[in-house]
Amino acid sequence: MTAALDVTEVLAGLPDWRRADDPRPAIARTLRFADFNAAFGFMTRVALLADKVDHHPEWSNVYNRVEVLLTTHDADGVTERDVAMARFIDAAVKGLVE
Ligand SMILES: C[C@H](O)[C@H](O)[C@H]1CNC2=NC(N)=NC(=O)C2=N1
Repeated sequence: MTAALDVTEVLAGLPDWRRADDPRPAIARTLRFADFNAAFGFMTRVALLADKVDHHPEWSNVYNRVEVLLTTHDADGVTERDVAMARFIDAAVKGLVE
């Protein structure tokens, strides 16, 4: 199991992410795409990775908006697995969101 990291330190390296409004230690990012097709295409790409690495985002989608929350349930905190997922998401949305 990976150890929980300090959320403030994690956020220092992820400028597009914020502390989640959640009782658990977690990070969040809101993404706005051109339309539903772009949003769902993004979710599909992330879902394929999540399944492969067995680490799953908590998220919701309304039309072109996707709310993502990352935390590691097994560690009760934010770990390197969340940082890796956040970096993958940041790369996947580059040029697709403002
Ligand atoms: C049994 C399975 O490997 C675990 O429940 C995995 C699945 N996906 C997971 N996803 C997230 N975000 N945190 C976890 O701790 C986690 N654990």
